[in-house]
Amino acid sequence: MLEKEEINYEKAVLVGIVTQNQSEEKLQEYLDELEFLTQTAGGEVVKRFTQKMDKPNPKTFVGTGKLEEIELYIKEHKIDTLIFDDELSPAQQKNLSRQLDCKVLDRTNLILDIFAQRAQTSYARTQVELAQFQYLLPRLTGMWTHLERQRGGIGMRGPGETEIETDRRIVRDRIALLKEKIRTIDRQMAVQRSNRGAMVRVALVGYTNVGKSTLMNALGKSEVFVENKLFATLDTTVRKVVIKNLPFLLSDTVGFIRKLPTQLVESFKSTLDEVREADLLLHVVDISHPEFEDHIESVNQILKDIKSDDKPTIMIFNKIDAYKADEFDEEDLMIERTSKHYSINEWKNTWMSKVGENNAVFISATEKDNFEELRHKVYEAVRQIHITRFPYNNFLYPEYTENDATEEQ
Ligand SMILES: Nc1nc2c(ncn2[C@@H]2O[C@H](COP(=O)(O)OP(=O)(O)OP(=O)(O)O)[C@@H](O)[C@H]2O)c(=O)[nH]1
Ligand SMILES: [Mg+2]
Repeated sequence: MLEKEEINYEKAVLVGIVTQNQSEEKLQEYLDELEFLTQTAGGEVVKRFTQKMDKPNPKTFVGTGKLEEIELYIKEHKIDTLIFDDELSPAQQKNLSRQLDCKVLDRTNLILDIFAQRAQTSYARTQVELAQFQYLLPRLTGMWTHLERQRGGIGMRGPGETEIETDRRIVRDRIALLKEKIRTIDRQMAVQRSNRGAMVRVALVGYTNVGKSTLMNALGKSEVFVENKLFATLDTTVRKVVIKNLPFLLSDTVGFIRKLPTQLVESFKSTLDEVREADLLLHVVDISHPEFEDHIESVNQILKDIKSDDKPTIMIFNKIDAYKADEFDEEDLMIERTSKHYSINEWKNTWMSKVGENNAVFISATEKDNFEELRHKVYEAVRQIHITRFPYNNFLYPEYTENDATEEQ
């Protein structure tokens, strides 16, 4: 739409709440992630405000006292941006913007902003633009009043209702237009996909920043943009990969994240079609991340949402080179041994018994550790799919043997 919001090197303050279903610890994890998102968008976090409450205040999200505290801090430290971890309702956003002398964003805003910065192709840009407009539509009133106030309009009056209505109509028209544009591209992409013929289709899925593109590069010998930032990849890349004369298509897609804005899931529908139409999923996990099990759950939830949770899946636990267990002191009776103290081997046992030995593999994509095992497992899974589809082809693809593993490609 609308240019991406410039929030480069802005001083930002984060706000989150502790509730019955969100513990203090969970909140800090979410805020860590929000801070990473803020950095990715080009901001610098200087403070976090948290509050315990049963449920968010419907008018201002946080309570009155907390809001005053935040207001004071913003004034004193010349803060540019206030970022809430949860999605604000249009009313909350309106009230907060009125009261505070800085930009008020929420997690959805921030993710949309990063997507806008990163969208490379016209298709990705169209998808992001659609998501932005859908986010904007119910918030128009508040934004206009806010603009009026900044322009120094009389009192706090917004534009007349008619003006807001006209504006809504413009936005709605634009949304319809973008949807049409996306539908056209979707049709083209569906045709392209159907032209790919009979090759087995494999999709890399996983939380953002886990190493999907790195793995794509390592397996497919291609160059896909890799970066230690969130959402490095927005567009789907598809490569033909051959493991021991067995060819298949491998696609790299947008990473998932907790509290992924629904508008985004919807507008990235066709990017996710690649996942939906895949025969096999490679679910990549960053095992060096302290919350990797949470990430697995979020990814599984999104897979469920897009009805792709019943596909054959290999869990790829990546970054074993960076994995560090918490130290455990046997002598210390106060500390109970938990999964935080697990060695990689214990994780292996846990997950292999959970999903089956053939469906989990522990690797390092950068160090290429255990790549042989990875290739083997992917080969077998692809071969299985291939021979159920083309039984007469069975003899073409013998079982994987290690000795001639290096001659492929
Ligand atoms: N230590 C370590 N770092 C890794 C490994 N694999 C990937 N990385 C790093 O993790 C970061 C993210 O890698 P990407 O490949 O961009 O991750 P992605 O899953 O494609 O991320 P998005 O596209 O943002 O969803 C980069 O800095 C990589 O260098 C690994 O095996 N070990
Ligand atoms: Mg990527």
